[in-house]
Amino acid sequence: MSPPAETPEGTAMTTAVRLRGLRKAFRAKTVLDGVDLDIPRGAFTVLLGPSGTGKTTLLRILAGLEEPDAGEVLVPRRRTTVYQEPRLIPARRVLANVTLGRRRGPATRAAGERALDEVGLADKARAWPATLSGGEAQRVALARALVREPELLLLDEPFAALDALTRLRTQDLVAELCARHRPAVLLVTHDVDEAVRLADRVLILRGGRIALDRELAEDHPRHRDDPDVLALRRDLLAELGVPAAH
Ligand SMILES: Nc1ncnc2c1ncn2[C@@H]1O[C@H](COP(=O)(O)OP(=O)(O)OP(=O)(O)O)[C@@H](O)[C@H]1O
Repeated sequence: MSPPAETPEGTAMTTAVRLRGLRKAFRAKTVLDGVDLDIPRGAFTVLLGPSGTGKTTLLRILAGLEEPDAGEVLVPRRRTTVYQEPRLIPARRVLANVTLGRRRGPATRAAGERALDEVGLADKARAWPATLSGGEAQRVALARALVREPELLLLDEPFAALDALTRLRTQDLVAELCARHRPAVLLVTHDVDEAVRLADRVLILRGGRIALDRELAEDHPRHRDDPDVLALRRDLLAELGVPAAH
């Protein structure tokens, strides 16, 4: 499988991701049918869409795990994914999980400790994954992503398995970390409230294409009872085919 083309580093280029005419079919089923998309550096973009519309397929193409049938894909070299499940290695301590695959040494160790500190888990460096709560394990997965200093952070429903309170706290943490580190973010979710809370921009994927593309005001996380947020929420639910009463 050939990897996607990479955005040149250290240039003034403001685009992190560029997709043109992206197509992907599985046997007779066309999933992506000519997706065009630019994601600027530092933008927090949320991708919504009904189940089975190809959101994960799009993310996997950006990660380089799936090859498109046609189209142009340009992504930064430093990109990493956080999934719904933390995917930690049980036989490695927390710090070793964070620095997994990095060259060993004091600089890597310090970077790992810094990342753990940023997610509020400095005291868990020597803990085993099995001793962590679900929310803590997901914060370790975030630290592992951060330590790679990604220019593109791909988030595949990273809050979906968390309880309601932990989900809100982890969303706030991700918003704060992304505001500080400024990667381009593509977050895939089913949750409209999560989208309006976190996004600079919301996309809906439907019928193999970007069916809706809306930019939001700068300030986030946002309050769900703000009139602009309520209006956007209504529009998104309507576009997703959910009746107005929800
Ligand atoms: N490797 C594969 N082989 C065959 N079909 C696949 C493969 N990967 C995905 N598909 C199909 O492509 C379609 C899109 O799948 P994808 O997982 O990208 O959707 P999604 O929007 O992320 O769905 P969900 O919201 O339910 O996670 C589905 O019909 C799925 O069954």
